[in-house]
Amino acid sequence: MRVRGLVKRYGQRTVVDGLDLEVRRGEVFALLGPNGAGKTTTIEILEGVRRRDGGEVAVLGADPARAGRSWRDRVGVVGQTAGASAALGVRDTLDHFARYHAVPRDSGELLAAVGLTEQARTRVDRLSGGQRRRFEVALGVQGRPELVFLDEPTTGMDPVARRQFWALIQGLRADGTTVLLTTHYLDEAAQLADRVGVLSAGRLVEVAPPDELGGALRRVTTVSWTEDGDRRSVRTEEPSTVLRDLLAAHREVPGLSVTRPGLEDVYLQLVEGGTR
Ligand SMILES: Nc1ncnc2c1ncn2[C@@H]1O[C@H](COP(=O)(O)OP(=O)(O)OP(=O)(O)O)[C@@H](O)[C@H]1O
Repeated sequence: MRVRGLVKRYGQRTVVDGLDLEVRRGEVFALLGPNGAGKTTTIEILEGVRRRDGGEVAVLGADPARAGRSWRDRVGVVGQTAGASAALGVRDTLDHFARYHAVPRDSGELLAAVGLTEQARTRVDRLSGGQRRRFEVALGVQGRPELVFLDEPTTGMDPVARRQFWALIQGLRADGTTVLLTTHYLDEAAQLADRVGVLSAGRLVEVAPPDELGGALRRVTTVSWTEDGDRRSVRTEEPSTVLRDLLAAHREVPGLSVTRPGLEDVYLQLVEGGTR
């Protein structure tokens, strides 16, 4: 998937502002970004359900704005259950939609993968919010798509369901499926994604593997301790030197802590920088 200079405006407002993005085949890519950053807009343009105002987009080798039925069969979209009759049972609905795919995944296996085996006979409109989300994921991957778009797939899921969902995504990845997802959960991005992109005000401010995001920001360690009743701290790229000096100067260093920024700290700094 290749995006160059993507632009989307709503009236006078530019909400996607010259976005460049590359997602490799077989990769799990997570788009992060604050509310309103343009994640959904971007993903919908890539899915071919929203028009763009500028830039070039190639998804599985085709322009989604012009791609036809055979392209659509290769792409899985989660979050759109239009057409799913809510009055039908979960299992019956899956069996119904299986007919639209050349080689559908087995309904029973799909239900197990999203943790809905016990709800197989429940009517779709009686599912809880989180169960409904899992059901949508099942529909999205039913046709064994080469590429799956998931817009905030785990919003509303309980912790157990989220773990189940992660295992499902890891299974898709093992099968070679490319996955583009958006999330507000940084632990989820760290857990699932080969690379994450941080979107802020319609631009990608950084793309990197989750544990490398924020490069230079990451290397700054904070060494803190208590001295004469006051809290002191030093930010440094060489914590061992600071520690050596501290220990040489004091017999004891009460309240000593050494912390490195985690994904969340780095993310917050990137997003603040991006909107400034
Ligand atoms: N149909 C629309 N008409 C006008 N403005 C829109 C429309 N859809 C989205 N926007 C605006 O475009 C901006 C980007 O929205 P988008 O939904 O892409 O953000 P997002 O990153 O997905 O946010 P969230 O994390 O809240 O889902 C927002 O300011 C939003 O208000």
